[in-house]
Amino acid sequence: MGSPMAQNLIKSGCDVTVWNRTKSKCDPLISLGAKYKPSPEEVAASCDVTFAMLADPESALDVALGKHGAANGLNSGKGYVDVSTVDGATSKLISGHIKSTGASFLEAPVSGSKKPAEDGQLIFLAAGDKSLYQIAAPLLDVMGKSRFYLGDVGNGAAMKLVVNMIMGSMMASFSEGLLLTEKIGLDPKVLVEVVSQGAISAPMYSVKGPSMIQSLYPTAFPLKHQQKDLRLALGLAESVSQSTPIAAAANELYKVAKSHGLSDEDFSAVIEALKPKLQQ
Ligand SMILES: NC(=O)C1=CN([C@@H]2O[C@H](COP(=O)(O)OP(=O)(O)OC[C@H]3O[C@@H](n4cnc5c(N)ncnc54)[C@H](OP(=O)(O)O)[C@@H]3O)[C@@H](O)[C@H]2O)C=CC1
Ligand SMILES: O=CCCC(=O)O
Repeated sequence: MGSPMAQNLIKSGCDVTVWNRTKSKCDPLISLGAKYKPSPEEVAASCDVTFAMLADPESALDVALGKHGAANGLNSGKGYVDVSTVDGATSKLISGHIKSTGASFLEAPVSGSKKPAEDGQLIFLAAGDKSLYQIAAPLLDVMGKSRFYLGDVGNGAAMKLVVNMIMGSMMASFSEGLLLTEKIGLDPKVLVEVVSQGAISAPMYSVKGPSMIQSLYPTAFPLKHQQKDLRLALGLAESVSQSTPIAAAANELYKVAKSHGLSDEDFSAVIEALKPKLQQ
């Protein structure tokens, strides 16, 4: 996700400096004109606004606050925008440390996957320093089609987790439908077409359905991240005593899929967890 987002910033004429744990993944961006720095600290020290797109809470914390983390390079007048999907507590922890340097903080997780990231069509769910939101807005508009400002830090993270909780359950339910259709002798391709014309139509079903029927799962959104988001969403629900039995059941299915080595496949590979060979 970080790579196509940075690519769009470069193409729009921004002066972009990049860092990634695996340096080779920066090479295409460097070829497009990005500068490279060997640590998050040095990126933050050399940029007005630093964006972070990391896998999970642990990596977001490490890159922001660890040794040679971005916080070491920040000071008053700079901004740090974390667009990773994390839980509110993690985001608040990062925010507190970033703000203690004098810099501003915004969380802005995104809805939309690889293709929307490439096309500059992401949806930003921002929260935190309003002044940084306004400064970052033209950059968010390069990478996205819309943005929501949701108030205090934690609200963007929470909204993102709710969206992905719904998505994870939708995909699990769709998987059951595809397999049931096949088992009763109907054509799952027709199911995809029927669904696409009715009230439960969703781009996700039309885009991923045909490849799921062929047991192909080209990765756009890694299954391990969908399970991470369900886990974090369940924690959020528990924190306010909200019952979420559908999401809890879906989470179990993604855990089964992970245990069968499907972590790095697209999250639509969750269907494999419902196939008899994987249930044994
Ligand atoms: N893919 C999607 O469709 C979407 C993903 N998201 C969210 O965006 C984030 C990124 O997703 P995505 O790009 O798909 O994930 P990837 O797994 O492809 O990329 C994860 C990134 O995090 C880095 N990373 C992981 N662990 C560490 C660590 N310990 N220290 C430093 N860097 C680390 C990886 O570095 P390295 O290259 O070295 O492994 C890589 O740059 C996640 O939070 C995900 O939930 C949000 C919307 C859509
Ligand atoms: O977090 C990933 C979201 C994927 C999507 O919105 O299509």
